[in-house]
Amino acid sequence: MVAEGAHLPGQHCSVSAQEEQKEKEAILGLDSDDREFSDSNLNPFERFDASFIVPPEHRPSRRLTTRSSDSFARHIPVIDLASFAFSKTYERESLVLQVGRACEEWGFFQVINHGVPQNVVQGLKDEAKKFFDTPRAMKLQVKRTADNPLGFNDGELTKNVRDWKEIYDMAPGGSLELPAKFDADDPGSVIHRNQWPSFLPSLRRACEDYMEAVEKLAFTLLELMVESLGLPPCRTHKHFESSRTSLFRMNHYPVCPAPELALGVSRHKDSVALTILLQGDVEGLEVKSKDGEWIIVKPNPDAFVINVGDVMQVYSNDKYQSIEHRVVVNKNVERYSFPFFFRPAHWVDLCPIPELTSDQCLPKYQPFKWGKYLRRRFDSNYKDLGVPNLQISHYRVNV
Ligand SMILES: O=C(O)CCC(=O)C(=O)O
Ligand SMILES: [Fe+2]
Repeated sequence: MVAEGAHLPGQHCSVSAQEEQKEKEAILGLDSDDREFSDSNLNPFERFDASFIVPPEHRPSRRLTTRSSDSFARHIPVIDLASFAFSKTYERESLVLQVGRACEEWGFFQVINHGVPQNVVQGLKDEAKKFFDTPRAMKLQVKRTADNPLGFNDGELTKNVRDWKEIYDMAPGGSLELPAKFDADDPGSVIHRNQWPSFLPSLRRACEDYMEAVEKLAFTLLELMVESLGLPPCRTHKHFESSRTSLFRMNHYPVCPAPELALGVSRHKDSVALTILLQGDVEGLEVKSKDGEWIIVKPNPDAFVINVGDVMQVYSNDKYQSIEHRVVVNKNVERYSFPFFFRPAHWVDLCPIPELTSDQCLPKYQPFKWGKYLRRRFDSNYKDLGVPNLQISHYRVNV
């Protein structure tokens, strides 16, 4: 089975790999000494490096996105969650309908009056800026490693190309339990713990307050989505009760000297039930529309951007789709964003929810162990495994 849409540097015949590398170096005017730069301890964003260049067919095109951005901004549904708190039956029903329609038609929507306090949001933004403004040598004290996917990283790959971003990953609740290995017959699991920087003690409190508030919102949204599929709102709760594999990420996209060649995050779908994204006020997030055009999601400072992820796609047996998106960078202004990736426990056998399937509507996925899938995804973010990234389409059955 073949994963969808993946770029395969390093896996193909060496002649084309060399040609591709030469083409990248020619674009940049690099010589072989320059190539050593990305391995050094210097800030990788001080000078553009060939490892950031995305294949020509996936480079951003401002012309297309600008043309459509206004119409898309108008159409991404904005859902007001204020009525959720009052829980009058007709208000809840209306909310559930709106969420269902947004998930089915867009896979993306925004929520306002979401209940996450403004001071918690501001506290997070302030601390994140302080963290990323710290010299790289200090940030490396909390570096993510091949053994611990939590912490600081400025070498993340998406679709095997290096992202123009630095990140800091942490688990709500303090730790993340994952299978030790991808191999199906290896039963071991491993617990990864958050790393906190001693040089910025105030960061921890700001992040923990934020994660606590946003996780509550995640449960609310999960309930609304599940109810919108015609199921009891708590139908999937046991998958999220404990050992959730959720992750909170702080993204910093520095200004980029060649935004037409690189991406902050290459095209991807989120391996989550749902993502809650705080976008800040600098645009950059682009969503692939149904007609294949990349269109920008205009920032709304009062809203969170919500998207359906792979888990919801499988639960719903494809009724709700995980939508491809990416992040463009720019020459003038740095950008921050804060996705909260809400995910089930690693031991969950993920499959379409049985009540949604029947003889007329057969399950479109075979069951698979969620944690094993995630283990492989984490590993491929960290290094080029030389194979296409694993996607949920791998588990699709022909119906
Ligand atoms: O920065 C953004 O707006 C989105 C980031 C994103 O899609 C991700 O980290 O998965
Ligand atoms: Fe994403």
